Amino acid sequence: MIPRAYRHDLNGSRLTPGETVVECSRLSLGFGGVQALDAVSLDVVQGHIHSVIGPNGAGKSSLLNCVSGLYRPQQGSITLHTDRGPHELAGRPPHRIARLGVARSFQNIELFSHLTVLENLMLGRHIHMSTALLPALLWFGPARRAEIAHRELVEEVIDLLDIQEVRNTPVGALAYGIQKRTELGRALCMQPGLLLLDEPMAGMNAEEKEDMARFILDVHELAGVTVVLIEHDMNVVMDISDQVTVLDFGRVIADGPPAEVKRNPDVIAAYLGSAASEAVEQ
Ligand SMILES: Nc1ncnc2c1ncn2[C@@H]1O[C@H](COP(=O)(O)OP(=O)(O)OP(=O)(O)O)[C@@H](O)[C@H]1O
Repeated sequence: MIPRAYRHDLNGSRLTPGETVVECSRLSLGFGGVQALDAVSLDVVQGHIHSVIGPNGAGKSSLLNCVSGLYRPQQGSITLHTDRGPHELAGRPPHRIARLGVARSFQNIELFSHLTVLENLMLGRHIHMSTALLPALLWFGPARRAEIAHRELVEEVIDLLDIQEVRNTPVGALAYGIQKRTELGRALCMQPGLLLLDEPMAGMNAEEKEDMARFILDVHELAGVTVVLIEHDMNVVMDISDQVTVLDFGRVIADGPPAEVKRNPDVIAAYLGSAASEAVEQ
């Protein structure tokens, strides 16, 4: 358990657990002859860890890219629900989607390697920084108070993710697993209403994976943040997910709680193979 109470609410969504945060409806996206997404529909529920799995090229990253605005689906809609009402995301630019509370991490680390952990996390706050230029430059009044508040929140994220010891180390000098944790931290500093994690454990050894899974669970349990997770490691997915959607060739072939999905014959046949048989046997 985390040793102290946190002052800042890291969850940017005010929806009640169980309400739908994001609804993808019949999303289609093609690249030339490749149909990356073919009428994909799925709902993500507030308070869930919702994993999206499937073989290489199944369309997982394309789906996340549509939700975060990097790709524009050719058909379908993506509705984000907030306490200010529904927002259509399809076709919106990424920075506007981020402002609505959607944060993401990438398959390849996207941090400023020459900046420290603390500086990278402060960059995650910039979306909430609106102080006028002059006070900011002169460092008085509201600018100073705002900076202190941002620093406090960042310190809480550092504490939650247990990266105190490296807070002043340039990210480029850190072990891969800590860099990935810093990336998670930066997304969390945005106080997201929805956190999209694209293979946060890719390239990690078993110990680093275990650590990362624990931190994702902490983020979820302690901060209540809704997470959409792309992950290849079946054991991790089955352990930590509330809901699992399986994609194959751009189509949804299964969607449900992990225990149900891992017994689905289509999933076993199309994707999981021996890995699923082992998981089912456990
Ligand atoms: N920008 C792009 N240009 C052309 N083709 C693309 C682009 N992005 C994705 N694709 C293609 O769309 C299909 C789905 O790719 P996507 O990266 O979404 O799959 P994935 O399930 O995330 O795979 P992986 O597990 O390997 O990351 C693939 O055939 C891929 O080559």
